[in-house]
Parts: sequence; structure tokens; C-alpha cells
Amino acid sequence: MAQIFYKYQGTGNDFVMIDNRLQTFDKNNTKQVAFLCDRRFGIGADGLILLENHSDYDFKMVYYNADGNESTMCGNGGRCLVAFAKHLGVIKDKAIFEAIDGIHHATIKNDVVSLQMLDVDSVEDHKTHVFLNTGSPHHVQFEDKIEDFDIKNLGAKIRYGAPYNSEGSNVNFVKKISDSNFRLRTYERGVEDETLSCGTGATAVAIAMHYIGETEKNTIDLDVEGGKLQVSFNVENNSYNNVWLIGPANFVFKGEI
Ligand SMILES: N[C@H](CCC[C@H](N)C(=O)O)C(=O)O
Repeated sequence: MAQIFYKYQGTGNDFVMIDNRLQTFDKNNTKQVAFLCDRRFGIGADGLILLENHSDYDFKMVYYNADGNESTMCGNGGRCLVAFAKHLGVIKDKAIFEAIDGIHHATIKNDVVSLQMLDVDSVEDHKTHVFLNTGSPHHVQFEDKIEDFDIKNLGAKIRYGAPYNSEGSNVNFVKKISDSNFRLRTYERGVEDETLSCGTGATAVAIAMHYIGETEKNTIDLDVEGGKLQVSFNVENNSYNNVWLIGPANFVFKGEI
């Protein structure tokens, strides 16, 4: 029987989306997920996301990186899943759903999705870089030549090197434009390449810049390769809460294999 696949993208971070409310998708078939995400032999995407039923919330999110392995929270993917849920009629203009890192609230207006991210209570300032977890692990460091540097090699070296090693981390390179605007490029774990945008990465950069005193703003615009995201938060004695990731989430196509 043919399986229906959708494609959504949020500022260039793209995902194969599957309505798995009938639990028909083989979740243990890593090779099948990697095939579907393969940009030559398959549909092509940075990740694959299942929409599933949930007894207490609007739906459940299951996220896989392009390497086929289930992974931690995907901010852009969560935003795209809210748009997908609306398309399917599962929600109207707001959602509460469960993901691997907990419960998320979201709203959608036209094609813009606002997704509440988890609170961040621990930020590590290592001077050369900042490390924090915004639902996925993120290493953040400045890069003056952000428009032209070898992100794939430098990103891989950091991602596989100590202290991250095999578990790894996503790696974000940032340049300050103003107190309320930063540009970032991200090497993503599990894609093992640069992605045009990383939602948990943009969230990590915004919080990191505030934490190290690069800005006192709590609404920050993030320029990513695939567009623009906005992150807002409240701060209470170095704990970040009411954290929101805002940006477009667009339907690309529906097809079957
Ligand atoms: N590759 C990430 C998960 C997806 C993060 C990114 N796509 C986002 O929008 O947050 C990881 O394995 O930690």
C-alpha cells in the first residue's frame, strides 16, 4: 500500500513529515528513514518527523535526524509539525504537544508558528565558547568571517571532539550585528553538515548572547542562511523561561511512495 509523505520547511531546515496516527510507520527501520532523507536516492530532508496521537495532548512528535537515528528536540521541526497538524485538521490555531524534551505550547497565524521552548536553567560560559541545551545540545562560538569559513570541517572537528565525542553537539557560529540582531550558521549533529537553519540553535545563540552580556535585549532577531527567526525569553536570576521561537513554517509538497 502506498505511503503518503509530506515535505515542510522552516527557514530552509526541511523535513519529511508523516501522519503516523494509525502507527503504520516502521520506527525501527533506521535505513528507511535515512533513505527517505537522502537528497539523491530519496525524498531529501534534514530530518523526518512523525505526528502521532496522544491521550492527553493534541499530538506527539517523534523526530529523526537525516542519519536515520531518533534524536533530541528539533525547534524548526516542531514549528513545521504545528503547521502540518493544522493542515490535517488536528488543531486550529494553537497546539499543546509532547516531544522528547517535554510538553510544548504553540500558536500558528498564517504561516508563522510561535513555539514555546523548554526553560534553560544551565548555561556554561567557557570564554572561548558557550554550551547549553535548548532541547538539543548546542556549542556556541563567535566567528568573524561568518560569511566565508570552512564550517563543515571546523564544525565536524568540534562536534566529534572532546568533550562531546560520540554523543556530539550541534555547533553554532555567531556574529553580532546589533544588540537585537545576530547572524548564525549551524553545523548540525546527525545531519553532519551545515543546515540552512537550526531552531534550537537560534534559541541557544539568543540565550547565550544574553548570558555572556553581549545583549540586554530579551527579544532577539536571528539571521540564518535560510531566512529569519526571532527568539524571546524572560530571565530570572540566570534562569531563562517563557522562551519562544518564532518564524515561518511552509508546506512544500505531498507525495506517495
Ligand atoms: N540535529 C539536532 C536535532 C535537530 C535540531 C534542529 N533541526 C532544530 O531546528 O532545532 C540534534 O541531533 O541535536
